[in-house]
Amino acid sequence: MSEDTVLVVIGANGDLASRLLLPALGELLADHPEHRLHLVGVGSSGSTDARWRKIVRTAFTAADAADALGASVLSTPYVRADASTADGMRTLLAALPEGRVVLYFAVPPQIAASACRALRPRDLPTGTILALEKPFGSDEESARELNDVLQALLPERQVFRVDHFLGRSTVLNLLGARFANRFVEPVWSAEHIAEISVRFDETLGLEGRAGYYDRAGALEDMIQSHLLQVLAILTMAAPATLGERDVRDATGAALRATHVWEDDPVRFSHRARYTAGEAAGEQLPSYVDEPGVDPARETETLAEATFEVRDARWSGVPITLRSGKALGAPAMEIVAKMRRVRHLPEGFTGPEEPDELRFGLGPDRLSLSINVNGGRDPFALQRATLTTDLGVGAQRAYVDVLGALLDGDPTLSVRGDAAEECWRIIQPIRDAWSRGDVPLDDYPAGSHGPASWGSPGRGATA
Ligand SMILES: O=C1O[C@H](COP(=O)(O)O)[C@@H](O)[C@H](O)[C@H]1O
Repeated sequence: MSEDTVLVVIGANGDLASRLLLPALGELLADHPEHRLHLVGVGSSGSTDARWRKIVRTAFTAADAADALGASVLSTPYVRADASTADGMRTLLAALPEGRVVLYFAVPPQIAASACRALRPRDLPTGTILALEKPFGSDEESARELNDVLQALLPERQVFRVDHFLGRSTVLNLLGARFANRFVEPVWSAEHIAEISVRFDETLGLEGRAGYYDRAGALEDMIQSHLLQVLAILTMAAPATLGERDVRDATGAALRATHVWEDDPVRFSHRARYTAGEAAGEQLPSYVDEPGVDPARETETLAEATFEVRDARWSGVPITLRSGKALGAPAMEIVAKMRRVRHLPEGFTGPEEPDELRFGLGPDRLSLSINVNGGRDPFALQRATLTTDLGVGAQRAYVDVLGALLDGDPTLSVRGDAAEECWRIIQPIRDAWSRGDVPLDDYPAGSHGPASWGSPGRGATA
C-alpha cells in the first residue's frame, strides 16, 4: 500500500485556504477516494483541531464533498506555529504525523520566502514537496535568489510554483488543440497567424484585497504570472512527450525568446485604473477611494502590453496580453487571427475577414470563424462560426493543481527558470511606468476601459 500523504496547509485560517484550496481538495477527494491523507492546518494564532476540522468540513460541504472528509482524511490536526521563523518551522515539522509531506504555503509570499530561508535540508523529511503561490519573488533578481534557496533544500521537481491558470481546462485544451490536429499544428506559426490576443477582463473590483493588490497591480497580478504562462503554452514548440521535462523545457524556451514588441514599452504598453462606476450590478468607488489603497502608489487596475516571441516560428507576430478589473463585461479569451488567403479568386462578393480561432477562458469554449458562401447570393462571402463548449470550467483549476501536487507531478507548475523569465520580460514595462513614460489613464468602472485605447487585441498597431 502506498504511503499516506501529510498535506500541511500553512495559512489554515486564511481566505485562500477556505475559499479555494479546501473546496478544491474536497472535490478532488470525492473524485479520487483512493487518496489517504492527514490534513494539517497551520496558523500563527491559537486554534484547535476541532475548529480546523470545522473549517475543513464547511469547505468540503460547500463543494458537495462532505463525505470525502470521513472517507479520505485520516486526521485534521491543527498546529500553532509562526512559519516565517526557523523555530516555527521546526515546531510544525516536529508535530507532523508519519507520511509523505506536502507543505502548501497559503500565506503571503514574503512569509513563504522567510519560511524557506529558515529551513535546512535536514529539517525536511525525504520526498517533501513545497508548494508556493504567486508572486514568486518581486523581480528577476529576487526570484533567482529564492530559487537558489529552494535549490539548496530540494530537487526542482519537488518545488511547485503554483499557477492555477495552468490547471484551467481551456489552457490545458490548448495542448490538445495545437498538437493533436493536423489542421491546426502546421498553421500555428507566423506564416499563417497575423496576431494573437489574450484577454482577461474581469467585472470584479478589488474585493477587499487592497493589502495585496495595491502593491501588485494588474501587470504583476495577471500578466507577469498567468497570462505569460498562457503565452508560453500558445507559442511553445511541440514537446516530444507531455512529460514534465519536455513540457517545461518547451515553455521555458518560449519565455526566453519573449520580449516587449519592438523593445518599446512606451508605445506598446498601457495602464489605467478605474474611477467610480457600476460593474456587475455593484456600485464601486474610484480605485483610489477603496479602503486600504494608497493613491501615491499609482497602481493600475488594467494593463495591456504587446510582446513578440523572437524565434523562427513566431517572429513578427504581435501577441497582446491584457487584464483588468471592474470592467463592463467579462471578456476572457484567446484569439488567434489568421492571415488572409494569398489570393482570393475574383468573383466573390462580401467581406473577406481573417479566419479566427478563439478559446474562451470562461465560459470555456472553442470557436472557429471562417468565410463560406452559398447563401441566397451564391458567391457572397459570409461568416460561419463553429462553437463548442470545452472542458470542465475554471473552478476545477485548483482541483487539478492539488491533484498534481498529491501525485507529485510538477508538469503544470512553473519551473524556477520560467519564474525568473517572466519577471525579466515585464521589467522594461515596469521601468517605463515608474519613469512616468506611460500615462496612467482612467476608465469608469463598468466601462470597457479607456476610450482612447480602442479595441483590445489591436496588437502592434497600438
Ligand atoms: O490569481 C488571480 O486570478 C484571479 C482570476 O482567476 P480566476 O480563476 O479566479 O478567475 C484574479 O481575479 C486575481 O486578481 C488574481 O490574483
